[in-house]
Amino acid sequence: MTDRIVTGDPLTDDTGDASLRPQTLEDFVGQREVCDNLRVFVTAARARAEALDHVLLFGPPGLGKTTLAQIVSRELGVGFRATSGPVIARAGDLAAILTNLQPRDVLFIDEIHRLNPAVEEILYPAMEDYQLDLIIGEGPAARSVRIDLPPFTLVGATTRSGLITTPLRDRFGIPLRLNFYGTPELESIVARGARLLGCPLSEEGAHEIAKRSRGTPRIAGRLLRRVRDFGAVAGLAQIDARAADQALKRLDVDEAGLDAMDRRYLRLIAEQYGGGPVGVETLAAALSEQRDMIEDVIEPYLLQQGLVQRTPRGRVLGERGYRALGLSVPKREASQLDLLPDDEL
Ligand SMILES: Nc1ncnc2c1ncn2[C@@H]1O[C@H](COP(=O)(O)OP(=O)(O)OP(=O)(O)O)[C@@H](O)[C@H]1O
Ligand SMILES: [Mg+2]
Repeated sequence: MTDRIVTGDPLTDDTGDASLRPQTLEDFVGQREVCDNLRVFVTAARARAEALDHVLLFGPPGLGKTTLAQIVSRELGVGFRATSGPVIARAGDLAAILTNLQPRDVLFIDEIHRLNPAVEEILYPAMEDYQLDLIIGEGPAARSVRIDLPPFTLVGATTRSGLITTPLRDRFGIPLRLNFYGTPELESIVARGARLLGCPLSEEGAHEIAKRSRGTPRIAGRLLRRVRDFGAVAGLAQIDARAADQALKRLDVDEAGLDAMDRRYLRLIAEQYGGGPVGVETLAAALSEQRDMIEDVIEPYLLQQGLVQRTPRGRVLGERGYRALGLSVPKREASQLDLLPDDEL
């Protein structure tokens, strides 16, 4: 798919992302409850000089899972080792990583829902008892060896908690869900970013960027960098709301933070499928996109904002969806609105 500026997924030109990454819980804006809980657990683990219990972070892309994992290791004062589910192809790969950890280190596994089942199996005893059971050799000569591991903290991250197997999920003592950020929180993230980048952004300018960032810090950072470029090229001494608005319009990001892709998705439901219900597979085919992309990247924010609704029979455009497209809201039978609980995110 084309690089959308408002995608929560990382883009290749997200350089400078690292410089905006908060380094401590103190610096981390928003997700109050998650941060408060983490602070308690980290302080307790430090005081006991024990490894922190395993942490599972879940939520849509770009909300700060990787950032929080790094912060946890820093606050614990231990080493940080990062890998991701699809990268660990064989049990031996995981064994090599685990046996190289220092006591109490944090091992971060991104996209943990994509672990190979054979690898996941050997992760269970590693998480529970800090033990690895490996099979060495093949056939009648095969034997199993048990290796003791240093105590460690696994921090797993996933955009889809629904795809994690129950045995794996049950082994995380600290499951934490990240939610979309509110505009005031994004405003302080944008203001902080502007300070770090030396960008002369007014408070109103920060507000303009924040409210169009789809509740996502990664998008806020990206829009900020592009707005800064427009400001620099135009030679502006200060970037106010109007300048930010113009820059964002040129990037095709509308007032609600929706881009061309979101509008195509909404328009498709409105115009081709009479407002729905329509199945996600049908939408994916019509948009020439992967179903996963639609469910992970496009839909979470549209669902959260009530632009679209998930029903047993498929996606239905909400009243706010019609309004976002500038269309009038048609009358609808109540039966179309029996919604499914939104526990898949
Ligand atoms: N609370 C926050 N305050 C300030 N900046 C943040 C915050 N959360 C995330 N960011 C910024 O947003 C960007 C994306 O964060 P991060 O990489 O942690 O997201 P993620 O949840 O791991 O995404 P993915 O699911 O794609 O891996 C980072 O550059 C980080 O600087
Ligand atoms: Mg990440």
